[in-house]
Amino acid sequence: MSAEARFLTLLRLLADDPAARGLMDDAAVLDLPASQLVLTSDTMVEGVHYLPTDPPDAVGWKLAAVNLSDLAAKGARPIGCLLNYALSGDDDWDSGFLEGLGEALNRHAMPLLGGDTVKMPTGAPRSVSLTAIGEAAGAVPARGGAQAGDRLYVTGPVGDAGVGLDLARADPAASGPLVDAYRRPRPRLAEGALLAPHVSAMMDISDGLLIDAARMGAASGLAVVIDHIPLSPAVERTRGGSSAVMIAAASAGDDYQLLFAMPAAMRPPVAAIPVGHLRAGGGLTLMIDGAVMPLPARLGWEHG
Ligand SMILES: Nc1ncnc2c1ncn2[C@@H]1O[C@H](COP(=O)(O)OP(=O)(O)OP(=O)(O)O)[C@@H](O)[C@H]1O
Ligand SMILES: Cc1ncc(C[n+]2csc(CCOP(=O)(O)O)c2C)c(N)n1
Ligand SMILES: [Mg+2]
Ligand SMILES: [Mg+2]
Ligand SMILES: [Mg+2]
Repeated sequence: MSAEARFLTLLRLLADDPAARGLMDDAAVLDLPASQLVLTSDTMVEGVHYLPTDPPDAVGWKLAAVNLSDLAAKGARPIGCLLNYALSGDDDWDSGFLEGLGEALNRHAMPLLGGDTVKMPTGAPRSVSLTAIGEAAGAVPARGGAQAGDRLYVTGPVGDAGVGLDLARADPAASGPLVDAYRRPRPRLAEGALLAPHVSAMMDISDGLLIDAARMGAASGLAVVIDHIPLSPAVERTRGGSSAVMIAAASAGDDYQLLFAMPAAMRPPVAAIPVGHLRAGGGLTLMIDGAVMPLPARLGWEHG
């Protein structure tokens, strides 16, 4: 068992309240008399989740966006958030960060309610953390609710952010839609709210389509077949549309598209691209152009 798996096993012993959903979902869901509270927290570490050369406003935007994306995955409306911040010793960086954070909070109507500030020893890599609180009116979809025979969909193409990261790594001044997809992801809140009452399972894609689809299958006790990896025109123009490009796109992560399962007889109420289906059994099968492909050694990100 890896150190991380051991740590999570011990954590689960501390999290036996049903609201924690076994620490196996995108967010915790607390039943209230009239609605449900949805709680989620994500951290970003310099060099792991963003490049040291990324502009600070992009880091602030992205910290809010990745948390909003987990609310979107549960169909929740943001209520507010708590920020845990380590001062970086560079005032310009800190104010740039707040500018981007504020922009994302305003755009998505998520007020800052509190948090904590600490100072890191000089030279330590930056780490920023945010806890988002949302509210869901109806049933909150789980990762693990998919049924055998369900179709699997994404709300848009995958892999833009992965190419954007490569471009930003090669040239910190790079710009354009692919770099924007990596630095300023857009949480699919409206889509999540429209989908939530109809899906049998839903999650956001943060670690990569392949690994996140495999997680949905495992949580649902089913086998997953991915038979289509949708690429954007921008990725096809930059990288082409070979199966190697598709597999890279499906394991790059940082997409923040929603991945959801729905009975084959239903039509998704938002624009969505079919990517596969779920069936009895276990494991992940990848098909490209109708042919079963060997799975790549790495399906996506497992905590950096
Ligand atoms: N240190 C921790 N303490 C308590 N719960 C945790 C901890 N780390 C993860 N979890 C819980 O594990 C579950 C899955 O978290 P995870 O971070 O893998 O999901 P995610 O946010 O959807 O993915 P990503 O972090 O890639 O965006 C959630 O219920 C989360 O609250
Ligand atoms: C500099 C840099 N290198 C790589 C990536 C890609 N990346 C790293 S961790 C992760 C998934 C979420 O992690 P976790 O599961 O720990 O929350 C992704 C998509 C990045 N964003 N920045
Ligand atoms: Mg998630
Ligand atoms: Mg997380
Ligand atoms: Mg997340």
